[in-house]
Amino acid sequence: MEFWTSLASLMGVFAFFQSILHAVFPLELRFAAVKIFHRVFCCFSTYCYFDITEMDGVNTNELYHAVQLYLSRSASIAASRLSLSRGLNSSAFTFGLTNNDRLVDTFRGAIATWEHAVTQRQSQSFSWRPLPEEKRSFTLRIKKKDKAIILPAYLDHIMETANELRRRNQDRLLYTNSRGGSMESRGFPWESVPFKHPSTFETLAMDPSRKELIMADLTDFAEGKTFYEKRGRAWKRGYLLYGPPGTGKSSMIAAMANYLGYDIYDLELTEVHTNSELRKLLMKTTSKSIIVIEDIDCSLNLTNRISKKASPSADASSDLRPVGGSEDGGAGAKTITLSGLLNFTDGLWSCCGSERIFVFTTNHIEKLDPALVRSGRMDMHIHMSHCSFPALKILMTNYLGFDDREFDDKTETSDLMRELADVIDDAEMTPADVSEVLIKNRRREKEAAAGELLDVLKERVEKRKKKKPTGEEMEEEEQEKRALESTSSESDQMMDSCDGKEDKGEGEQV
Ligand SMILES: Nc1ncnc2c1ncn2[C@@H]1O[C@H](COP(=O)(O)OP(=O)(O)OP(=O)(O)O)[C@@H](O)[C@H]1O
Ligand SMILES: [Mg+2]
Repeated sequence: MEFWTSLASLMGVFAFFQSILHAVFPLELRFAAVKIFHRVFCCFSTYCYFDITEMDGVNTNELYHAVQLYLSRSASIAASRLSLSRGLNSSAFTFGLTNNDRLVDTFRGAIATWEHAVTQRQSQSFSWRPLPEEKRSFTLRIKKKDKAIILPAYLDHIMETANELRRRNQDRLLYTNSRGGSMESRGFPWESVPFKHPSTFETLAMDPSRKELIMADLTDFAEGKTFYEKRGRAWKRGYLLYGPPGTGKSSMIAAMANYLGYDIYDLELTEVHTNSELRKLLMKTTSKSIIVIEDIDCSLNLTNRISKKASPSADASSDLRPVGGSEDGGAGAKTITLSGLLNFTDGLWSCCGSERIFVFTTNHIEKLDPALVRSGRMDMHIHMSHCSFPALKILMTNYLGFDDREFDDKTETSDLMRELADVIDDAEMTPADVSEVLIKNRRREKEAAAGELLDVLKERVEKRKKKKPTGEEMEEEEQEKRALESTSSESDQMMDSCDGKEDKGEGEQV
């Protein structure tokens, strides 16, 4: 009882002194005193502190989320009470520090202590966007002597690790610009869905040696950050996939994305109205992505015709400027031009962001403007051809379960295999057509299914023999052959003239 009485009187005395302090010293003076105390404290303290708030004004602070993700790696081991979350399009759970939790990290021998603080937002100041009710921030504490050693390298390390974690945790996305270049409410012109295409290089039917060449090229690209930096080149690469319908161009793009773990931006050129819209779309793509323009010959036909009309004497290189001198006026208004597209892939704007791959596909390489396919613009030209025997072996393994030994000469199936090898080239069937036959027969014995395929192939050969090509078709075929030869000889010349790695891939024919 006595204790409570003395505690009450003590509190009364304290309140009395506090009211005197408040009465005698004005608010400004008290603030100044606190400030001075803080400065003195900072001078004598061996630590320095950095606050990383969730919101930077009305914008979200990217660094806050990066720190959150970065710390989540070790938070699960070190802390006793954690927050758990799962992001949109993410297949993994993320651990986070709760209010006032601390975590110690080391970087280059220096100790960094992180503390998470959550406070209620006092008053909702006016803003166009509603701000979160809670104010969240991380405080980084490091020794003053370590500041020069670990900053800003530590922050770069955090950003890189967080990006890598985000990429690993997050399902990859397939973006499309179905609204053209116009923005949605958050100012983003792309719409996305989770990307779950099952195509891989393993399932892709094409000559294994060419496949390996492409995979090696992709790996070199993905690991080539310093290579590109040192040579002053933008970290990007262009692939042109060409060949008849159903030869696996789209499957190849999906395999590339799955191989590298990149997102895909499927750019629908016919939905884009001006070059500036095209630029905006490019600016809103992220790094580690593949930007795809399918059937480029169909998308650009009209524009080329307009640009030729605008300057009849123009050759391919003079096409490299906006139609009518201005992209938003004259004849070129409301249209994208070849120059706009070339700037998109090649120009200064193409360098915003990094680690990006451009893939164009076409069924008719001969219809493309030479400026678009010239070496250096599309680094690698990949011919997706009719089904060859090495490609057929992959399809038969995938669909019917044949293994490598069964394609050998000395097995029971050797006669069948030899016959298939003899007819497959003359049949000129696409992998898509071959796949259809194999899918239809997949429940049968594999030898019977392969026999059925052989019949289909033979039938095709017979049909092709009977059907004589018309003059027009022959001319078209001739044109296509000439185009193929010219692209291969161009790249051959280039391959002869350069032996450095840097130039190896420019316009390389695969
Ligand atoms: N090289 C291939 N390897 C494995 N499957 C293939 C290959 N080519 C085609 N296919 C099969 O055929 C289907 C169609 O292929 P895909 O869409 O990749 O062809 P494409 O060359 O993009 O055709 P298009 O020119 O009409 O767009 C795919 O679903 C795939 O299963
Ligand atoms: Mg396709």
